[in-house]
Amino acid sequence: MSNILFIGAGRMAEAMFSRLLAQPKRLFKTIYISNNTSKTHLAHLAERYDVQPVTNWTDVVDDVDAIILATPPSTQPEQLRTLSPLIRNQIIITIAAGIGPSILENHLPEGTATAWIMPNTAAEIGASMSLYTFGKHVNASQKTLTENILAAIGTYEELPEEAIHNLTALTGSAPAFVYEFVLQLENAATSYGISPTQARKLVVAMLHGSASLLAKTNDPVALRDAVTTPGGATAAGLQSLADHQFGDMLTKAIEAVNAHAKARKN
Ligand SMILES: NC(=O)C1=CN([C@@H]2O[C@H](COP(=O)(O)OP(=O)(O)OC[C@H]3O[C@@H](n4cnc5c(N)ncnc54)[C@H](OP(=O)(O)O)[C@@H]3O)[C@@H](O)[C@H]2O)C=CC1
Ligand SMILES: O=C(O)[C@@H]1CCC=N1
Repeated sequence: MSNILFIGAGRMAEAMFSRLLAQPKRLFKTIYISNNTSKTHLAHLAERYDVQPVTNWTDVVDDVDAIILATPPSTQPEQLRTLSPLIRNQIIITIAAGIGPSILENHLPEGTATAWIMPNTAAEIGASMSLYTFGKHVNASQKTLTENILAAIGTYEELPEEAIHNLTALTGSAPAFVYEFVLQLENAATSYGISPTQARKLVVAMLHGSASLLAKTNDPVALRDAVTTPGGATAAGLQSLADHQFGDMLTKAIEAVNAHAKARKN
């Protein structure tokens, strides 16, 4: 069985390794985790999960088959420099916004196996919609290992590197847009005098019902139209959203994420 190393043990790494550990059939013998400064946080994670914290990740590189870079994108070139002389036949997988396999390959010895996974935080419950792509030098068992990780954390779609740059906003960041949408609806609800707890219950249950119906029918147009009674009240609300450029706002938000992520390319 393979061993795996997470460099970076923050929110996204925890969402991923907690799910890897929750699989009925064990995927990895040892999951090593490491971070930059916070040894207390590593110790806390090791108490909570069956992971092996390491102070110097360079000590275990030789013992692992896959290395997941779950650190801020700006720090990854430095980690790749440190990794380069230590690589034998491990696959190097980044989850960083803006860092595809071609960037990894530029920083690593010729022939190194690389992959890019763009997950989201629903990985924690096995419901991430993850995008992924491989570099040029990945063998069949490394592909299987990567796809086992993807399957453990949710649904996955293989796309070209450039598409993942463009869609990072949609699958990686847009969950934050959804939660912001929830908070704004809650603000509207409490402005009519109900408690924050009641507002939370209303909005979360409405969203859950809507998402479940969407998962069942896969037809957002029909579902929107079914709510919109001809000549009724919902149409006025949709018109107000259109008048305030709701579609443009989302497009601009997606473009802003992608511009920021791409600016980190190096
Ligand atoms: N959060 C999300 O929804 C998603 C995040 N990502 C990507 O995941 C990566 C991590 O994001 P996220 O989990 O949100 O960030 P966090 O801030 O929660 O975690 C970052 C982790 O990286 C560690 N770290 C920072 N610098 C170094 C370094 N030089 N060497 C080793 N470890 C280091 C931090 O350690 P310490 O705490 O000790 O500083 C921390 O454990 C990013 O590249 C992001 O683009 C991708 C998809 C979704
Ligand atoms: O905010 C970020 O940069 C990362 C990338 C996708 C989600 N979170």
